[in-house]
Amino acid sequence: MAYFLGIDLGTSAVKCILVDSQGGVKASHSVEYPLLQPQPGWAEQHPEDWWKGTADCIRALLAKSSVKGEEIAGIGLSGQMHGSVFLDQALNVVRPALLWCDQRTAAECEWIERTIGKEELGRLTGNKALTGFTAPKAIWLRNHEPHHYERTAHLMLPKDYVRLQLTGAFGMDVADASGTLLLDVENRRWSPEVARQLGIPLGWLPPLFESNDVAGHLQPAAAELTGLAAGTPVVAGGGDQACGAVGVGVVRQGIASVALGTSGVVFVHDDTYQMDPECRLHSFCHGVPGKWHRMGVMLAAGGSFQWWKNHFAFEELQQAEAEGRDVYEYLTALAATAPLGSEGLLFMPYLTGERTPHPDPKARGGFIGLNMRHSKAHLTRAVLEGITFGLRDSMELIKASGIRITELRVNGGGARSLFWRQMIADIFGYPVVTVNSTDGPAYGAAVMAASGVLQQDIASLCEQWIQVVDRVEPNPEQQRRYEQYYALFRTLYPTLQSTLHQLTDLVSATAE
Ligand SMILES: Nc1ncnc2c1ncn2[C@@H]1O[C@H](COP(=O)(O)OP(=O)(O)O)[C@@H](O)[C@H]1O
Ligand SMILES: O=C(CO)[C@@H](O)[C@H](O)COP(=O)(O)O
Repeated sequence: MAYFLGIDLGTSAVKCILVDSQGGVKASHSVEYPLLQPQPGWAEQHPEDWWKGTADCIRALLAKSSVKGEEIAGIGLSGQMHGSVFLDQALNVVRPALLWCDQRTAAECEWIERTIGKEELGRLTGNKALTGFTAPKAIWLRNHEPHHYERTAHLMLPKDYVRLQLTGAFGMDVADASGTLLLDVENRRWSPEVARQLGIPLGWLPPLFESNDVAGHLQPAAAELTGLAAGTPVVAGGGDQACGAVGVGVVRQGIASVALGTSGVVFVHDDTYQMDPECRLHSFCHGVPGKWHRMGVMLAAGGSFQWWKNHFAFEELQQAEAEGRDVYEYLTALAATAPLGSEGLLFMPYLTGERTPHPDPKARGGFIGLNMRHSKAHLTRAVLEGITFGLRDSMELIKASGIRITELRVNGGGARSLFWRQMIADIFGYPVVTVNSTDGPAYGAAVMAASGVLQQDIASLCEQWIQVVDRVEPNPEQQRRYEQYYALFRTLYPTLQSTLHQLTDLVSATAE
């Protein structure tokens, strides 16, 4: 039997899955690694940890599945997007990578938009300068660590560093490259004009591929470390959002996905290049060759729920541990005991700043409307409702662009909860479906590997392998009541923006 190996290099862990040639998942395994936060708003990881975690994960996966390295017909990589890996001429890591959720580059983003011009930047790249994107990180390095900038000879994204270790070959797919702010997204090539104006050497950037192109073959040293066979083809793969969308079959117009991971993403497929004139949505190349997508990104979706669990769910954690169950199941059950609208309580989910629709590293979260009757159940429900209202903001931008959506496919950890899926159906007003492949980005990466090796297009593989297994319809009465809360939610950020900025500045000033 031939298998395809999908690797998803996430923010908290790497996940590896084996998919057979009918699309069935044979086995999966994951290995965690640390996230460094050396200063408030900073987020870094050691690329060496990614590689060690990936090699350990593949070895453990082969051992637990009893699949031999020689049975793997192809490998695909998905990864957290935007992170900056700086390597020197000898391919040593220059400093830890700055991640997608790192917020330190506000000044660099302003400089980029001043230097190139907002409109011109949109015309050249399809996007605006956002703190999470890669080019501002390179400029931050030049401004703050010139000794590291001088040493740098290669700039790449997280999963491309892992592919380099696997194959010895440089490469990046156009889907992930779209989040660097150095890609001419419309024409699927680097933008020499943007690189020149920003002073970033074009020679730092790897060759570009489509996601299902074979970008290299496993080198002997990596084969020895992982238990895979030398020479195994490795496709370019994609950023985790493009891979996650492929993994749930969002490969044609009309279907949108909502990803409830640490970040939260509303994603639509585009057959032709479509740019949001004000760049409020990201306009990126899709992992499907010759196609594009748009998306709105919330920085702390599942991340807000995780924060709530970490700090305020002691009893639920104890109970879950004692019964060997998932603590989030207890929390969603608790939330379900509170009424819709959490009895007049709203939550702002901007705990790490925000991207869509408020590109603002100084945005912060909050509970608004607390009264003496509110209990933990109300606050828990308000957290889930606030995240979902925030994601609806992205959906509104997508709808305003004229796209007709018939169905939402949910993926990521939050998609496990039926209660949350019903809430999405009611707040968005669309049917919400789940599919048989629950491994999201890792599954999409395996589809890309199979597509490259079997020479079959991604859309037809998705059609064969991915089926809808559950469908939740919006409840008209709940939809109507949520509409009133959503209207109030929309007023919160504009009303509180200045206060939130002053609070953030006050904390920074106190920390200095
Ligand atoms: N059973 C559940 N019900 C609701 N939310 C959940 C559940 N399990 C996980 N989550 C949410 O999903 C998040 C993790 O999603 P995942 O896709 O694994 O994240 P990552 O972005 O790190 O890959 C958690 O932080 C939590 O908010
Ligand atoms: O920044 C983005 C997309 O633009 C994030 O989606 C990251 O790519 C990682 O998110 P998680 O998968 O960890 O939620």
